[in-house]
Amino acid sequence: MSLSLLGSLEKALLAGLALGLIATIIDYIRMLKLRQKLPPGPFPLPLVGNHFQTPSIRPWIEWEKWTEYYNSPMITLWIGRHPRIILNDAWTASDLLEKKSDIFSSRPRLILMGDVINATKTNQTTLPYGDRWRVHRKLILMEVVNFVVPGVFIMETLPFLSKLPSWLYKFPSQLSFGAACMWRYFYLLTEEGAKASEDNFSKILMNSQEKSGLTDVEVGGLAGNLIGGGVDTTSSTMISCVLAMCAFPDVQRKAQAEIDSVISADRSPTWEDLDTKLPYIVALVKEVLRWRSVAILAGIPHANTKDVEYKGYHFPAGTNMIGNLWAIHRNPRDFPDPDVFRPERFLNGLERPYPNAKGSNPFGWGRRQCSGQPFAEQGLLYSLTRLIWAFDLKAGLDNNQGKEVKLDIFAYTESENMRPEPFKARFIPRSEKIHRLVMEEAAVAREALRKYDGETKLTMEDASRNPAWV
Ligand code: HEM
Repeated sequence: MSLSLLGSLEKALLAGLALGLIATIIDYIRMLKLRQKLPPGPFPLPLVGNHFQTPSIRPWIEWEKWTEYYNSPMITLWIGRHPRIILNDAWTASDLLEKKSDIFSSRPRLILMGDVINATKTNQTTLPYGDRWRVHRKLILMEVVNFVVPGVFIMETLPFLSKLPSWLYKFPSQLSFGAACMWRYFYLLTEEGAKASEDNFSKILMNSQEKSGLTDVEVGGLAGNLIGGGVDTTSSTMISCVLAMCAFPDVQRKAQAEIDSVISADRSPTWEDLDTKLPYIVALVKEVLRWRSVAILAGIPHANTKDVEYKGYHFPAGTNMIGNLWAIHRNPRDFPDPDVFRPERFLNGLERPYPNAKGSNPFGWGRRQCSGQPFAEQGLLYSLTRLIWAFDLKAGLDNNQGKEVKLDIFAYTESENMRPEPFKARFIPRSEKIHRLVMEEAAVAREALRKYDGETKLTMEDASRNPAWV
C-alpha cells in the first residue's frame, strides 16, 4: 500500500472518530438537558446511561432503596440514551397510569422483547395503543419474559447492536429466528387445536384470523400469551400462597375455621360458597397477590402517547414507565409490616387509604391492565380455597432429625415473573373423610377431562422448517 493511501485512510479514520465524538457530545448534552426535567436518579454516562449502576439481579430491590435515597416516589434510570421512569409509589403510579390512562396506555419501544423477536407490531402485550391492540385485547391475553427488565441486556442499552450483521454479532439473529420458530409452533398448535371436536379457544382464534385479518405471527402470539401470561403467573401465586400458609400458620387456621363454619364436613367448597360467604378467604387471596406479586415489575412498561407535565417534571411522549410492585406493595405507609402476611388488610374494606378500591395493583393499571385478571382471580380463589379446605399445609421435615425446616419468605427466583425457590412443604389431609372426598372428586375430574387427552405430534423442528416471519 502506498504511503499516500495510508495517509488518506488515517485521515478518514480520524475524521470519522471526530464526527462520532462530536455526535456523542451533542447527544450527551441533550441527555443532561432532559435530565433536568425528569425525576432524580443516578448520574448517567454518555451512550450507556446507568447500565452499569443497576444490578442485573432483582433490580427492583435496589430501586426501592433509591426512592429513599433520592427522597422521591419516582426515579429516573437511563438505559443507554433513553430514560426509564421507575414508579415506586402507588399514588404516583395511579396519578399517571390510571388517572391519565387515555395517555399512558401505550408501550415504549422495546428492543429485545419487541423489535428483535418481531413482537412490536404483532403481540398484544407489546403493541402500541391503538386499533390493532384493541383487536388483540378483544381476543384476550400475555407473555411476560425477563427481556423486559431494564439494565440486564446490553442490547436495550445500545439498540444499534440489534442491527449489526450476524457475522459480527449473532445473538439478535438467533433470537429473531428462535422467535419466528416459536410463533410458527404456536400457530401450528392453534391450527391443530381448531380441528378438535369440542369448542375451544383455537377455533375462535382461527375464525378471527379471517375476520380480523390477523397474521400467522399474531395468531401464534395470542395463543402463546395464554401460556406465557396465564400459567406461570397463576401457578407462582399459588406456590407463594403455600409458602405463606406454612410460614404464617395462624392465618391458615383462621382461614380453615371460616371454611369449616360455612361448609359441612361431607362436601367440598363450591362456587356458591365463594361468592359471599368466605370474606376472610377472599381477603387472603388479595393478600397473596400483594405480599409476593408475581409480575414484580407489573408486566410490561407503559408509555405516554403525548408529552405530559406532572409535578414539575416533563415526560416527553414515548417515555418508558415501569411500576415497581416490589416497592409499591411493600410501602409501610400503605401496608404496615409489609412482609407479614395479614389478610386483615383487605377485610371489611381497606385498612389504609389506597388509590383504588381494590387496595393493590398486582394486575397493573388503566386500560392496559391484565386482560386475564377476572380469570386469574376466580381461578386462584377457587383453587386456594379448596387447597386450604383439604390440607394442613406445613413446612417439610429435614432429612436427619425429622424437624421442620426453616422457611425463608424472601427466597425468590431472579425472574421478573418471580416465584419462591423450591422449598419443602407437607400437604396433610385434614381428615380421613376429606382425604376420601378429594380422591373421589379427582377420579370424577379425571374422567371429565379424558376427552382432552392426547398429545400433539408437532415439534419445534416442524416449526423451524417454516418460521413465521412478520
Ligand atoms: C396471578 C395471575 C396474573 C397476574 C398477577 C397478572 C399480571 C399482569 C400484569 C401486571 C400485566 C401488565 C399490566 C399493565 O401493563 O399495566 C398483565 C398483562 C396481561 N396479562 Fe396478566 N396476569 C395474570 C394472569 C393472566 C392470565 C391468566 C392471562 C390470560 C388468560 C393474562 C393475560 C395478560 C395479557 C394478555 C396482558 C397484556 C395486556 C395488554 O397489554 O393489553 N394474565 N398481567
